[in-house]
Amino acid sequence: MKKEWAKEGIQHQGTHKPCVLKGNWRKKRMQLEPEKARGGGRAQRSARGAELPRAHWSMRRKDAWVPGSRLAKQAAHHRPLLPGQPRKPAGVGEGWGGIAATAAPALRETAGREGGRELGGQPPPPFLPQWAQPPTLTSPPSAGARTPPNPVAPLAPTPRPRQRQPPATTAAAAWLGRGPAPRAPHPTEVARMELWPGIWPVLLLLFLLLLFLLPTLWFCSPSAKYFFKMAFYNGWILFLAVLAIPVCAVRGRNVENMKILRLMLLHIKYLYGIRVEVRGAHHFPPSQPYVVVSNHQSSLDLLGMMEVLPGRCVPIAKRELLWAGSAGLACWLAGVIFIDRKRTGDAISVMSEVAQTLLTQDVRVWVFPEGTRNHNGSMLPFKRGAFHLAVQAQVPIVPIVMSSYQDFYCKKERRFTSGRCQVRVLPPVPTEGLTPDDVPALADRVRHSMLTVFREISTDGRGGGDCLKKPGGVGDARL
Ligand SMILES: CCCCCCCCCCCCCC(=O)SCCNC(=O)CCNC(=O)[C@H](O)C(C)(C)COP(=O)(O)OP(=O)(O)OC[C@H]1O[C@@H](n2cnc3c(N)ncnc32)[C@H](O)[C@@H]1OP(=O)(O)O
Ligand SMILES: CCCCCCCC/C=C\CCCCCCCC(=O)OC[C@@H](O)COP(=O)(O)O
Repeated sequence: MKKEWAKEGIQHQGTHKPCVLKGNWRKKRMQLEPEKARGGGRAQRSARGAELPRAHWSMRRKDAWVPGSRLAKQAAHHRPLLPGQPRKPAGVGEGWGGIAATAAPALRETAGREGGRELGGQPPPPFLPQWAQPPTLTSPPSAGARTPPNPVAPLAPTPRPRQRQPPATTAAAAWLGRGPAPRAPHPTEVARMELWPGIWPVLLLLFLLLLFLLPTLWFCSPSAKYFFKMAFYNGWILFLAVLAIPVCAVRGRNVENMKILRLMLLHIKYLYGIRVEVRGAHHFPPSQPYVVVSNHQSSLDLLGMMEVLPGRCVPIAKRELLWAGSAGLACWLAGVIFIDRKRTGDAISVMSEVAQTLLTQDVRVWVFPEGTRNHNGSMLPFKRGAFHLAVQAQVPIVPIVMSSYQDFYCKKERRFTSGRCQVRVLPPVPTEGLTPDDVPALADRVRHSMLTVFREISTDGRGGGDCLKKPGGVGDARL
């Protein structure tokens, strides 16, 4: 502010904070004396060069602001001149109106000359120090305003009721007291206002419409039912994740948090009427690290997975899941390992790090070796990362097979009903003594055993639905 004043050739008079000497002001003023003697005193001299009276150094004193007081008159006398402002005896045109009246011609001229091109012909707001800017020409400055009180305010003859000024288009217009007159609403606007019933009736109508439409769609269209169920599944997981996050955050990123997620997800099978049957759980090695590999049909795998998830076991997931809102954050807090499938080198190095962690921190890892979801009722060729991992760490592989969902779920047909699913834990496959060269054979062997079981458990019971009869169904799965 001070710099801008200096640019404009305006010297402030000590009416602003920077000039107020706090504390021992006599001593501070004495320190300023030599500068004043050289004639370079900035704060001590008014625009006219006259030494300022003591009142200027103590403008915080309340009496200095009393209109008409001696100090106020002294301050008015030393009011700086604005460019083009004629000299005028103090007392004439005092107060905001007085200042505006004396400075207005010069400022209007400056505004018209310099600001016309910037504001499209409108005079720009003239630069005025804060004390010289009249808030409005019609209303006196409010008592609660943050601008300093005017030292030259006239003795208010009759307090006028406060009037609300219409918003001015430019600061210059506001300063000149020529704000635009309040605009009368156009007749079309009035008509629109009368027709528009308000937002709440419209929302209520929409709500009632939904209330009628959703059950109709639910009962009449299996496809709509499928979409509702899937939407609810994802939404519910996102919601549960929101609840899980603060609980998990207490421990920070920790594999033990996976237990919390597991407990929170266990009930979902009841919501969907899916009976999950677990067999072979005794095959889990009791207390040692291992790598779990399982088939991957859909995001519904989460239900079977949570049913058998061993302690200190974390899944390896695609990196994109990290950005799935609250679910991503919950996964991160539970120690889920994220890999970038587009960068093989990075994914492999992450897997190698995991091999170390398995041993040092006694954790288990759950991998979907197909690398993506597979809806065709078979199993894709296995990627080898999980097997390299097990061989590097020399830990067993525990294959888990989830039976086909096709008797209750088929994405192609948009079918999602209640049903049952079997989760079979197969005996662990040891990897001691194996080398990276043995990985392809190991992966094939494990896949073969899993596919055999998959066919076995998917075709028994109710025998599957329509999807199974299509090419690529369980019956066509190649060993
Ligand atoms: C409440 C809230 C709850 C939220 C939910 C919580 C639960 C969340 C559940 C989330 C569930 C989420 C579920 C999901 O997100 S599933 C999707 C993500 N998971 C996976 O992709 C895992 C399976 N993929 C692999 O294992 C791949 O192999 C990787 C990803 C590693 C590389 O794949 P990529 O396709 O890029 O390459 P490639 O497989 O052709 O391999 C290339 C070459 O590299 C060799 N190689 C590979 N690995 C290693 C190694 N370690 N050391 C040494 N060498 C290695 C390999 O033998 C091959 O060489 P060669 O054999 O051809 O000579
Ligand atoms: C603010 C961002 C909001 C994002 C909303 C994202 C909606 C996601 C909602 C819920 C997340 C549910 C987490 C379920 C975890 C299931 C993991 C899963 O099945 O991932 C698929 C992956 O294996 C293979 O992916 P692709 O088949 O290759 O594709």
